[in-house]
Amino acid sequence: MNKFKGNKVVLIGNGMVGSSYAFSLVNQGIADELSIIDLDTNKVKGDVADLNHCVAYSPSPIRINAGTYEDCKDADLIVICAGAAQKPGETRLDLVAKNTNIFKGIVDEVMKTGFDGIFLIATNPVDVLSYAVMKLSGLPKERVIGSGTILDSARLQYNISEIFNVAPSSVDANMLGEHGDSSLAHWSHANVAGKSVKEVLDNKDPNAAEEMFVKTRDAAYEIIEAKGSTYYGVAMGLARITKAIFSDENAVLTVSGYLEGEYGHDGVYTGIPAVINRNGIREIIEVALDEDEQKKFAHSVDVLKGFQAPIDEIL
Ligand SMILES: NC(=O)C1=CN([C@@H]2O[C@H](COP(=O)(O)OP(=O)(O)OC[C@H]3O[C@@H](n4cnc5c(N)ncnc54)[C@H](O)[C@@H]3O)[C@@H](O)[C@H]2O)C=CC1
Ligand SMILES: CC(=O)C(=O)O
Repeated sequence: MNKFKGNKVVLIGNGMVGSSYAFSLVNQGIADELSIIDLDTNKVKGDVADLNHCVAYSPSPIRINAGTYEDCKDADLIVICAGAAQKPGETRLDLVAKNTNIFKGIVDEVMKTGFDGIFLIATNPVDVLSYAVMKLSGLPKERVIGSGTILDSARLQYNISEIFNVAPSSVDANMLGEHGDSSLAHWSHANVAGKSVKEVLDNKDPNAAEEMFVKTRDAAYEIIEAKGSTYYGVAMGLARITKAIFSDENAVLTVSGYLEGEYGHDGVYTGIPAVINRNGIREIIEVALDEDEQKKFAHSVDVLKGFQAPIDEIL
């Protein structure tokens, strides 16, 4: 039986990230209907045909079509990957104004249809744009989720797994804060089967933890330099969040959620661990941060608030 029956996704933005996400959905048998919207309707047409040719080998049936905004009306989940991506040398925060303006048009079209489901945002700067979508849509905060640091956490888990020679899925470690330059590694919590990652790294070399953090934080720049953009990692992260929503999993994932007092901060979207289920973000989990982590988290929140302020003017 397909336990995802009745779960419809509308994907807006079918570029490198969006189309990689669409492939992940089909490949993993998540969702039973997928409508794809993009300004480049020819690329959508081609991808829809190509993806439909995967369905014979997908774990469960899925209907895929070239969509219009009318498809949002009865959608359960709208995933936005539309907008400009970073060019070599650009930071994620350089994209604020460009992508906020694109989002104004998109969210307006979606909400006109009467859409009443969950938004999942990937476009950068993802924390700031998640805030914009909450404001533009008027939907409750738990139904606007940013991919946040889900990708950064996967990168950290991979880097740790290489040192410990264990599967990345066996590493319990998160990146928190901005999906971007002010992110932080939650070292005081990071462990493999209860063994502190930080202690193991410190015993190897006092600089090892900092070096691993920098490698994790700057991974996107290296990939963009090498091949122009990053897409597979975030696509898998988005698929993981989609699965947690559609299977009502109550899975703990690091996403971008709206803080209202949690961690002592207010009025900002940022990367934190949260429980994800059919209703979106069931709750934000407040994990203990040591003094240094609290300072870094507060700095990241300040950076994000600085970029949220102009958004209020654009909206
Ligand atoms: N959150 C994360 O972890 C990550 C986020 N990203 C971000 O995802 C976004 C997309 O990146 P890519 O797919 O590489 O870019 P891309 O340039 O390949 O695709 C963007 C797509 O958006 C479409 N688009 C633009 N305006 C639109 C509109 N008004 N309506 C519908 N479609 C529209 C374009 O036609 C294009 O197909 C970027 O902002 C990038 O920075 C990328 C990697 C990781
Ligand atoms: C581009 C981007 O946000 C990333 O790969 O982390």
